[in-house]
Amino acid sequence: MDSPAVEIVDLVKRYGGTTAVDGLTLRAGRGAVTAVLGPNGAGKTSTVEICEGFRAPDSGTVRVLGLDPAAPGLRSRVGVMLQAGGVPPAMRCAEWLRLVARFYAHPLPARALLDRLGLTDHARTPYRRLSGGQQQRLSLAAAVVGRPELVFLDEPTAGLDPQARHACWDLVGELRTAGVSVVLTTHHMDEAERLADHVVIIDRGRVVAEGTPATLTGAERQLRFRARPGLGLEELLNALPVGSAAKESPAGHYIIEGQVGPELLATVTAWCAAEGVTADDLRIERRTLEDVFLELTGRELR
Ligand SMILES: Nc1ncnc2c1ncn2[C@@H]1O[C@H](COP(=O)(O)OP(=O)(O)OP(=O)(O)O)[C@@H](O)[C@H]1O
Repeated sequence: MDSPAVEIVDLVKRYGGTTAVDGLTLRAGRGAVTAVLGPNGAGKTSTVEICEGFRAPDSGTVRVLGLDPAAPGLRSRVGVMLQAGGVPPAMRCAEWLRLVARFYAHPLPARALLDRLGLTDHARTPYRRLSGGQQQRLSLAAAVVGRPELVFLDEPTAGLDPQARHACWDLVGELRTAGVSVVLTTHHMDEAERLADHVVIIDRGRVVAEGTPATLTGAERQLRFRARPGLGLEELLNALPVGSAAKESPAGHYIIEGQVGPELLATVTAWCAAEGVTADDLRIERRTLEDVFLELTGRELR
């Protein structure tokens, strides 16, 4: 049986007194898109850079396509998109992509890829004159030009405009269809929900939850609102149909679960009126990954 695309066990990475990765264990399947989702500073980049062989772990094991990240031969099978380019400033856009393509046996045509990512008009522009978003797209092109088996994309859409963001999402979808394994980091939960087969939510260097977007968010609809912290929910629970649940998590964020329909909504709003409470952001929806993160950590993802 094939080894997973990436297998990380008990990974620890420290920078002086900062523990960036704190016993992280995760597995990214072959041919799947795995999203590592977490807020700024959660340890995503450190983890990915260890997998890419750019950083050494303090402890723990990492296997990429069954091999040590530093194994010779892995380079030609893995595509890497870095957060900060690493491209010589005077190098022209197309020149760089062709240079990267030469390292691979069967690269994609550079011109078509530049076109795909809206870079054709900038083919002759030196790297330093590209905008941040254009540099980002060139970095994405460089990660996939070699038809790798596995691609690491670190915050692939950070700083991209909506059109470029969608072009990136389409490209990730095509990689997946082609059977390429993709590991991407993001702090956009919509990106993870949309692209990923498997989502690993990390916080402070640890995995706090993982699963498919559907299993993480659950199928049930919920009623949510914000109000002043510490409302007494017992009376509300008594008024709700049997089997309903009401909780405050974290402080000031209220979640009502059960048969979420007109009756439940009427009961909750009547209770709020009786309590003299204005329910802000009242909504009925499935949980989002943002909600999952908030419930698990008490903090917002962004
Ligand atoms: N080279 C470094 N030297 C010292 N501290 C570092 C270094 N790189 C990262 N850190 C610290 O390690 C922690 C994790 O950083 P990391 O970049 O891995 O997180 P991240 O989840 O990728 O964050 P972001 O979304 O902001 O890129 C942070 O507290 C960061 O400040």
